[in-house]
Amino acid sequence: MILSDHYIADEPYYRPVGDEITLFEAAYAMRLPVMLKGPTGCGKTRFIEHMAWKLNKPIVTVACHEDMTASDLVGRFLLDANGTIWHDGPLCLAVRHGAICYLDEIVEARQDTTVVIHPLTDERRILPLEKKGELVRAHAGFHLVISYNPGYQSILKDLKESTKQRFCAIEFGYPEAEVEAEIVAHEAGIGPDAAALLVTIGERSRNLRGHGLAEGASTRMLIHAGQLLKHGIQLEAACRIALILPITDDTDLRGALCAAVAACV
Ligand SMILES: Nc1ncnc2c1ncn2[C@@H]1O[C@H](COP(=O)(O)OP(=O)(O)OP(=O)(O)O)[C@@H](O)[C@H]1O
Repeated sequence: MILSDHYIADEPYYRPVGDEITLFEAAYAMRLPVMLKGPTGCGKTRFIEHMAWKLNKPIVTVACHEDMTASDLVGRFLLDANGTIWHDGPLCLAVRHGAICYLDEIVEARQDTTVVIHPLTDERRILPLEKKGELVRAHAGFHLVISYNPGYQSILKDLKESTKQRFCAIEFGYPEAEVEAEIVAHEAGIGPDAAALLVTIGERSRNLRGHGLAEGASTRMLIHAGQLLKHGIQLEAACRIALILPITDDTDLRGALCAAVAACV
């Protein structure tokens, strides 16, 4: 079966934070395109993998970047021994075979690339393959999902208004402390007290957002620190290499973050 290796066999652990599962299921039922909005490392990718598993759907993920062209998404003619043969791109595969297509960090792609999704996101649900002269009608199961990090956008790099307005948005953030500690404990394989301590440190670093830090430590970073603890690294060293050094080169900020860690020990 085409896309058989795009099914997720084992349940990805996902700890719901609010009503995001119900909202996504409703949007999926109506095939409304969905935008997962939230800062880096807060669980967007894990969520969509969990939903693909829950809905028993294949998922095609594309990490968008600024050199990506419409052909990278849609497909292109390639030369082989028998001449030129059309190869469907990841978006086209998902459209034809009824997969979830997850365009990760779509804002990284140029706006002229992004517009290829427009005819797929309204009631037409079609993908024109201009170079091939074919109009692909989306399979009934096709669902388009994008991720979008609101913090990183500038006027030069943002989605067109006409693209944004085609999506329903589900908002993600770092969960409240108890829930985040549960996630960190599960993912890093550490005890609840150590996880709670890391979450407290994470919250302190997030308080420095806007005071020199673009972002505080994400859930992903707290898990990294937890994994180092699990491996026997001391808390202060684990926090230094997993939570502090990656996010700032500023000596004063590093000092402030190290002091925040020391105050928690
Ligand atoms: N609610 C949650 N349930 C389970 N795991 C979570 C949850 N939130 C975050 N995580 C953990 O945090 C890690 C990072 O999350 P994920 O990769 O989904 O982030 P993201 O929001 O997609 O980030 P990016 O925008 O950088 O791609 C996951 O691998 C998972 O271990």
